[in-house]
Amino acid sequence: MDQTPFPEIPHRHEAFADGLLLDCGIRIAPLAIAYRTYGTLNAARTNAVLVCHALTGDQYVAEPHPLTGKPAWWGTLVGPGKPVDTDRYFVICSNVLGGCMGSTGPRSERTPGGSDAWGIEFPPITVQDMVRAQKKLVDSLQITRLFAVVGGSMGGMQVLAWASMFPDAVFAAVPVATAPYHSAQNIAFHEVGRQAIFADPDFHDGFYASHGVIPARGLAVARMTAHITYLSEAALTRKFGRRLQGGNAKTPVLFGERFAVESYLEHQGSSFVRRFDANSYLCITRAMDFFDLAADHGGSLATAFRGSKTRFLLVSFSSDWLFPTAESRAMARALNQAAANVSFVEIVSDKGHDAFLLDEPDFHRTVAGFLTGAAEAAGLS
Ligand SMILES: CC(=O)SCCNC(=O)CCNC(=O)[C@H](O)C(C)(C)COP(=O)(O)OP(=O)(O)OC[C@H]1O[C@@H](n2cnc3c(N)ncnc32)[C@H](O)[C@@H]1OP(=O)(O)O
Ligand SMILES: N[C@@H](CCO)C(=O)O
Repeated sequence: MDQTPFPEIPHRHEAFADGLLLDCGIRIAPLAIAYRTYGTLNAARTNAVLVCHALTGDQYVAEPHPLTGKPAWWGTLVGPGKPVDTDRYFVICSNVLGGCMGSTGPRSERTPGGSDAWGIEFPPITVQDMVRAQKKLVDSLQITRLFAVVGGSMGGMQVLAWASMFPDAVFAAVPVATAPYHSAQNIAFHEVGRQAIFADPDFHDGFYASHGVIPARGLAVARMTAHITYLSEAALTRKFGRRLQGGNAKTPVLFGERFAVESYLEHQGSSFVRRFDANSYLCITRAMDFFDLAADHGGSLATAFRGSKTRFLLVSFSSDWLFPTAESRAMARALNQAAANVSFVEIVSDKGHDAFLLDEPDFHRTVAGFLTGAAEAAGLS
């Protein structure tokens, strides 16, 4: 597997010399937040929609990925005439703190102008730290209230954190395929991925950059494991069943003749290492694992949203076993207890967790309808 780190490319970013005080007590400075915008900010600065990306996403929500050339990761949802309509809304999407697409993270220089990157010594971060970094960006754009914050999976965790931390700055919130905490099962899968990275001899205790290599095999195995959790049994059966890759040989073999699903996972793993950094993967999976909104509010999720005027649309997918519908339902109950304005929709789909990234017309109609109603309530023409 290729041991070459993926190239650094210039990303549009905002720099904050004063940095950010992290939940762990460390101030990281300067802070860079790489971002993209789509559409036009209206004169009153009231039509901004912040899109928060998931674990391995990035700011290129509505345009091709600059490294891989693959289509926009949420091009089905965000764009001209799409549910998050860039003809109507000013869409902002930033790479998360800890990421590897231009925002401050393990690949960033430890000191300005230095040649030494943070690497494995990048401080531990939380989802709330990611949100505080985004808030600095939103403030710098002179936007006092976002019309909406939208995101799936870890993006949905950020949406919940936004609504809880900055309720007056969020008119509408759309957390999708997410939960207010990371479950034991999800932490377990993340840990398997991290152990695969640690076990790679090219990991070098996290200092792989100074050895001129990357822990490609470990990172690929981490992605292969994670990718299984993003799909469903039905989706894998439909795509591959027991089909063999490149032939119909009946003789059992240890190596060589392989099932199509194995080849598929191999492809998902090897393409991932060409766009993602292993230390970022460790850092961000850890942030997700520590996310627990109720625990941060004395054990009560309702307390996290008490008094909120934000309009919520919670969306889950029926075959998502990573962030099951039950967790969204519990969240809806807590929001109701807080007397918040909440709608909840379960989309019937057999495509698993990553259904939120796919062409799911019912999901798209739901988001479009909700945003249109919210826009009327917000007085957006
Ligand atoms: C919210 C965010 O921030 S998301 C940003 C991160 N992005 C992602 O996680 C997207 C990556 N995830 C995926 O691609 C997920 O598979 C999905 C579920 C979203 C996409 O699903 P689908 O569109 O159904 O694509 P599918 O899962 O079939 O994968 C297609 C790929 O597998 C490859 N493939 C299919 N069958 C095989 C096989 N037998 N052997 C090898 N490769 C195969 C295809 O060639 C294609 O490769 P490409 O993506 O390099 O073009
Ligand atoms: N497949 C998406 C969602 C995972 O939750 C990603 O890699 O970010």
